[in-house]
Amino acid sequence: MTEVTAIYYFEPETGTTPEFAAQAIADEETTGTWTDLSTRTDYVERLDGKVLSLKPSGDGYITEILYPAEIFEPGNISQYLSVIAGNLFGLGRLKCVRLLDVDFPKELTRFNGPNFGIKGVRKLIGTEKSKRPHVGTIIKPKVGLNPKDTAEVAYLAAIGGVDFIKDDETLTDQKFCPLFERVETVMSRLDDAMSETGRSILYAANVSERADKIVERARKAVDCGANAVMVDVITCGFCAVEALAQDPGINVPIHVHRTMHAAMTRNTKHGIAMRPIARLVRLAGGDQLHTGTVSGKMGHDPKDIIVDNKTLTDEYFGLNPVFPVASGGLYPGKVHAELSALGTEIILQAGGGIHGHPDGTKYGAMAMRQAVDAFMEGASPEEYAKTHRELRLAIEKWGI
Ligand SMILES: O=C(O)[C@H](O)COP(=O)(O)O
Ligand SMILES: [Mg+2]
Repeated sequence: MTEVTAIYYFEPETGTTPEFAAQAIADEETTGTWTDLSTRTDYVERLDGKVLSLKPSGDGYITEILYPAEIFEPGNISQYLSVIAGNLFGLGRLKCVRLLDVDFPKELTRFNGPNFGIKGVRKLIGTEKSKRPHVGTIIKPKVGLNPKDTAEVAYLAAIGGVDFIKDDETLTDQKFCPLFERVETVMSRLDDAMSETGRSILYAANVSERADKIVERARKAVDCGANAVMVDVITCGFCAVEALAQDPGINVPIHVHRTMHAAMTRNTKHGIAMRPIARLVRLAGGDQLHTGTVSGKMGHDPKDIIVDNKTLTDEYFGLNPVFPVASGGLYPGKVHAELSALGTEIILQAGGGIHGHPDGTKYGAMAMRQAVDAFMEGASPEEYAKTHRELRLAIEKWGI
């Protein structure tokens, strides 16, 4: 394939034929507009968008649009998005339209991709051989704790057995918990946990910030000891992920949160599916990306998550695979369902499901790890809970 192809679901407005609507997308995003143009020269014609296919689907139609590769600026993800996911969403002749997937030719995928990816992150944690899923936690309450208490919660989660700790998406550098002080305090307590347990634990500090400052902020977080950084990709942009991944001073994994994504991904008839977002995060260089859970608190079709995760892990122009993250409403009793559906090449994260444990954070973390161990050993969580108190208490509180 040498050109870009994008697949859309759409429903035309009353009085608009599907053929017209599909062509309107192709025109708007390439050389056309709502009328013919006196400025159109012959040599522009090669850049016209084309409708490759159009077929009925549910209440609407699925169309595949070809965009000539030449209209894309290689390496500029913002510009890619302006074409494949630009003005078309507002076209009045369409009732709704959803970008389902996109395929780029090799010349437009010359990105470095994830520096660490699954393999690199597993190496840091020491799970290359065991291949067990990683367990992570989000410090809760998501905002409000001071650096000292944040560090204490991180320490307890770490000695309980988590591999990964992260800030929540709304915690950046507020007065009640200044970022660099938080990083230093958390890392100091994680050092304690690491020497006590002999395990490696990553802490991703949320460095989300304006475009011209995010790299500097991340560098400083790394200087303060952060051994991972986190960025909110939808609010900061794909280029923010890329800027972090490209910076030689930020030699730690990049955890990518997708807060606000549901404004685009949730309506199955309009917006942008998770798959193109996952592809772009991989190109941009995210090492870990939230793609959802099959049994958690966020509403989406579990079938989609399996495909989205494959987008992160299947061969893609030689780029490192991204570690998929299942997060949102998970607790020990749900681990079995998640791993059965999504496989073990995954990071399972629990905030409430760890810090809400009847005996507290340390025991919540132990319960999550026990649930993972049960799965890896082929035991049911109920069976394992008979000999593992922490898991039993979690199941008594939240069920399966
Ligand atoms: O950012 C996340 O993924 C959420 O904060 C998860 O929190 P929860 O496990 O308490 O739902
Ligand atoms: Mg969160």
